[in-house]
Amino acid sequence: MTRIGTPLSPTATRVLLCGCGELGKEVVIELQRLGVEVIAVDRYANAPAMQVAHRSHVINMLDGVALRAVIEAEKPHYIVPEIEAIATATLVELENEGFNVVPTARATQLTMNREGIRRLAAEELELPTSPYHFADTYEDFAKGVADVGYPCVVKPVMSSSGKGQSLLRSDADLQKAWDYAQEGGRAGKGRVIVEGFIDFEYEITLLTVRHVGGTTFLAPVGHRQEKGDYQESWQPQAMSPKALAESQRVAQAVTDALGGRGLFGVELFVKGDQVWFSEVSPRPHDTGLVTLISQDLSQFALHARAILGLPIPVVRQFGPSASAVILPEGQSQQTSFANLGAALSEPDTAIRLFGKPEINGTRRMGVCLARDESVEAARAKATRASQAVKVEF
Ligand SMILES: Nc1ncnc2c1ncn2[C@@H]1O[C@H](COP(=O)(O)OP(=O)(O)OP(=O)(O)O)[C@@H](O)[C@H]1O
Ligand SMILES: NCC(=O)N[C@@H]1O[C@H](COP(=O)([O-])[O-])[C@@H](O)[C@H]1O
Ligand SMILES: [Mg+2]
Repeated sequence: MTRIGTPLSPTATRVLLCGCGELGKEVVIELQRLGVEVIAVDRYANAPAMQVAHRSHVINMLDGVALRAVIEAEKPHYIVPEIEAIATATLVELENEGFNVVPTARATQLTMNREGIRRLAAEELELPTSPYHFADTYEDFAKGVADVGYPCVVKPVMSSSGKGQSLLRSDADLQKAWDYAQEGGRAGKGRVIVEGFIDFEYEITLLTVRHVGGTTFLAPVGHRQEKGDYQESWQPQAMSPKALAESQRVAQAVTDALGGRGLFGVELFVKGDQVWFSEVSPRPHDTGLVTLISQDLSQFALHARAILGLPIPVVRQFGPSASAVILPEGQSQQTSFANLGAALSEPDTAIRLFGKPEINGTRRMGVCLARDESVEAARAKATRASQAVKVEF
């Protein structure tokens, strides 16, 4: 039975969020609506989710000692990871000591490293994936590329949002791809995965919620990526009944194996009726930002409900919807966003500005959302809105 107390009092229900980007910010807003006390933790001050939490701490979350110190001091009822780069071995220890890690400490450990989740999916669960090879040295990497064949994709085993990822078409790309993967890993140099390129027709994120009443699949989210980073997403993605059933089978198998309660983003490649598992986030997914306009309960509201053990009897779809990122390039600590009137001039549009305190290069700073009669019309509208926003540095 779920009971929620008064924030900042001895009865408070406390959630500690590890990672405070745009996805965490929306999770915090949903938790705040339910009267939960939220403590936000990330590596830099004034991160988006910190701006809406009760209080925050700035630590290196890959430092297990620092992470444990914050958690022992705050004694949260739920620890909610928002990014992969966390000292997950410490989360495993804390879970063994009685803390509740969302969805489970093992899920965060397996998905922090591409090797963990890939071996689970392909070797234990025997789900279809691209062919793959892990390598620690340039020589072994070159051998892996030769085994997998061209074209192929290389990624650091610990990275996200396409950092360190390249597509290789011939031997001429080997050195550059290796060097970039060594720079792009979030935990420094190290192991890479070489994956055979899947010539998919489209790719989806199957948002899947494990909650007190069972597992619910949301309508498939289609998306377009550039250099491994999401540019736009839409819902629903049209799929053949067979491809949808196979996608749900794969998502059920992976989320059951990871366990716990919460929302998962299961990334799948689709061609005809064929489906390949790519990876999974045991937390809300960037492409799922579209659910802020497409559903009565967004992926963030669903995550909050699932974590707290609240029921999810139904999720209502509002119709074809899309999201388009605001992804400027520049350098500033006082970015401003102009021409918002034009961006929001069309009916059924919305915007989220994340409030990130700094930009240094290319960074996702916001997202535009739209609904329309068809997915095509919603995509075009969201993109028009995002292009109308003028970013000033
Ligand atoms: N084996 C592959 N074959 C074809 N395309 C691929 C392959 N691997 C990755 N991609 C493309 O690159 C995108 C990003 O890959 P992936 O999801 O593994 O990276 P990531 O860094 O974990 O990104 P994120 O953290 O945003 O999910 C995929 O969504 C897909 O468009
Ligand atoms: N694909 C993963 C993803 O979208 N994660 C989201 O981006 C933030 C980091 O943004 P930053 O790199 O701009 O700090 C993360 O905190 C999370 O919200
Ligand atoms: Mg991905």
